[in-house]
Amino acid sequence: MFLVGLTGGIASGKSSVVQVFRQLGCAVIDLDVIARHVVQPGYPAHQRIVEAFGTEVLLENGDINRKVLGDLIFNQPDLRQLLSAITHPEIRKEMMKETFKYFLQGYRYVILDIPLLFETKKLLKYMKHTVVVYCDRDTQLKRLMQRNNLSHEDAEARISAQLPLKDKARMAHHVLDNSGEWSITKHQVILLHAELECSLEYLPLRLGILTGLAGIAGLLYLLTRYLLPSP
Ligand SMILES: CC(C)(COP(=O)(O)OP(=O)(O)OC[C@H]1O[C@@H](n2cnc3c(N)ncnc32)[C@H](O)[C@@H]1O)[C@@H](O)C(=O)NCCC(=O)NCCS
Ligand SMILES: Nc1ncnc2c1ncn2[C@@H]1O[C@H](COP(=O)(O)OP(=O)(O)OP(=O)(O)O)[C@@H](O)[C@H]1O
Repeated sequence: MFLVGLTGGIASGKSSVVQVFRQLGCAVIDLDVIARHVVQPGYPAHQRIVEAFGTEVLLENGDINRKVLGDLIFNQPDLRQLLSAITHPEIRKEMMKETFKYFLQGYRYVILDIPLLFETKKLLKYMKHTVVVYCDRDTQLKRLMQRNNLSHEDAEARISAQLPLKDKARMAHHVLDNSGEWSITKHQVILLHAELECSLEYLPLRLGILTGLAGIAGLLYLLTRYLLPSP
């Protein structure tokens, strides 16, 4: 199996692209979904967030108030770092568990939607391919303001909390340009999917594991045949 790291900027279209990969039958792990899961009440990250940020970041039912926490961290880099230090290790643990499940199911590759792939760099070395969902800054700003109902200033703060999308596009193996009509993006996704499906990059790991298993089986055979006393 090999890993494909898909990233982009806030509201550049990652989830929309990932939806197409899912429809095409791909295994996909979305780190934003995991990030929401690990901060639910009862999870260690939830308690640490309350300790670090206070009960002001909670809703009445005990859930994290994402709007309040978002406004805090997107305007203050030190608080952003603090939240990342609490959540990222938990997110990575969950991500590894989900990846392993797909590996056991025999998928040739897994697409990991990792919004901060190039910012944190921690997971970059495991990615055989990197994909950036790009759109120009004006389009990104417009879509973000519209989707999240944000002011121009708040949307700017969220975009500025990440590396510029142009820089990410330069670092990626594949770029999907989502600045225009959705049908154009969808066509690019279908082409990339075809390219990944043809890849034989899953073979080395699979052959390595099969060889390892065959070795263990051979060793067990020799042990039982020659070393154990015969009845
Ligand atoms: C701050 C929070 C509560 C805001 O929640 P909200 O529902 O408004 O946004 P959502 O979770 O859908 O994230 C939307 C996008 O914001 C961007 N984003 C989120 N966290 C960060 C961060 N720490 N730094 C930069 N960008 C970020 C990503 O592009 C992400 O795709 C939430 O994003 C969060 O818990 N962030 C910390 C965990 C994290 O780093 N997630 C990013 C993926 S690992
Ligand atoms: N080509 C497109 N044309 C018009 N609207 C689009 C296009 N692509 C995405 N959108 C819209 O832009 C918004 C952002 O897209 P999406 O949610 O897929 O981005 P994202 O990168 O996953 O965002 P985030 O990670 O910040 O949650 C959504 O409202 C989506 O419907």
